[in-house]
Amino acid sequence: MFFRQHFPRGAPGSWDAGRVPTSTAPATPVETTLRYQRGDFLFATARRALLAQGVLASVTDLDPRRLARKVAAELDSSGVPLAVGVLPFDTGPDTAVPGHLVLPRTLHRAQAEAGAAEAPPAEVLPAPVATRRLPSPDGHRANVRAAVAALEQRGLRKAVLARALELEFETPIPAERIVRNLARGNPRHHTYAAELPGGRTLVGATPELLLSRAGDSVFTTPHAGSMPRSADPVEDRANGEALLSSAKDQEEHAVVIDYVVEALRPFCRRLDVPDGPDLVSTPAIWHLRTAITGELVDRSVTALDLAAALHPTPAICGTPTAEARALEQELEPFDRGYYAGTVGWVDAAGDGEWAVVVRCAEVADKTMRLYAGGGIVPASDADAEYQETVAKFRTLLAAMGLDDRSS
Ligand SMILES: C=C(O[C@H]1C=CC=C(C(=O)O)[C@@H]1O)C(=O)O
Repeated sequence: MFFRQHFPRGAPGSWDAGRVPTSTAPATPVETTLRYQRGDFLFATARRALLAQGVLASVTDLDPRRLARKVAAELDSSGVPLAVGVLPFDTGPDTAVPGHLVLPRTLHRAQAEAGAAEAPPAEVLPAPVATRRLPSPDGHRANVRAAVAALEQRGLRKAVLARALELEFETPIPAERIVRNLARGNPRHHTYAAELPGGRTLVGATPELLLSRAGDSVFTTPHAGSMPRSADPVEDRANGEALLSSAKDQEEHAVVIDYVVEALRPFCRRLDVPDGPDLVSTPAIWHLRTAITGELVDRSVTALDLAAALHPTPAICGTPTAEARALEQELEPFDRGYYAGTVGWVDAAGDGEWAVVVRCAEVADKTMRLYAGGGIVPASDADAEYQETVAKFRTLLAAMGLDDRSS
């Protein structure tokens, strides 16, 4: 249907659906990120950026596996190199929130050599005129206690409880500036922006990769177990070490690894799973992370098929999945929408990258909703869980020039 232009897989460069190749000069990842305009799709670190603009076709479905098949068929018939988009948190049988991908009109990919990466300039944002916490801090502590009790009563190993912050502004929210500040503040992690059905824009910067596929190589970095960073270097290091030696956090992490390994095993001839997690950090928070690699049995299984099979992991849902999701829906006073979903891209060869939608906000015209959650296991403490959400909100609040008083 469209003109097929040579666009080597994963290579930097530009692609355009028209017959005339885009004349854009090669750009760095940071320059590519700076070009983002609300309405575009962005998936970028300081080293690699993908910017997709315009919509040639969109594919929407409540069932992520069916969505993956439809997207593969569209890519095959159209000659468009890749599709970009989001899956919501709730992909269960009763969900009303669809997965949504688009085949873009133009595409820019950039890659940087190792070495010092340039940083985009910091930008100033307007201050909110009203803030609402959902639930209140005490309401979240009460939810954590209720979830701990429910874990035992209902036989759950883990749940994940979230809070939301609703910010209201007098003027339209400049999503572009938030995205650029996120990229500046989180150069090693994926800054993302995607249009959602209904006209909202999802923005965030996540450390967690749900899954990537390149040829027959599969890679995933489940994150679970967290501790706030501190401005004091001695306390900061102590927080990290306390996380690494915390039995409660190791258990919270192990639940996720068990699930991910079981979900990936049928697809992989080989899976390399380290004995224990590493300690990693964002500017706001320490995490436990395990980097798992695998080798695919069948290359016709795309990155989006694999994301649909893995999502939702216990990192953002808990386990068993259906029971944990039901508990969250009972306790959280909002619909998660695309928070705790997945965002990314899949190409015509089946390669792709899907990141976990955390440290994010859904931006409307003059209002936005930020989300932060944490894993709950039997040993969880209500106040520590509340403090963990305060630290997790910092990624977005810092990009807006706001401090913890908003959370
Ligand atoms: C659910 C969130 O984080 C997840 C990712 C990393 C660590 C997490 C944790 O320690 O609970 C969560 O699993 C969030 O940021 O809202």
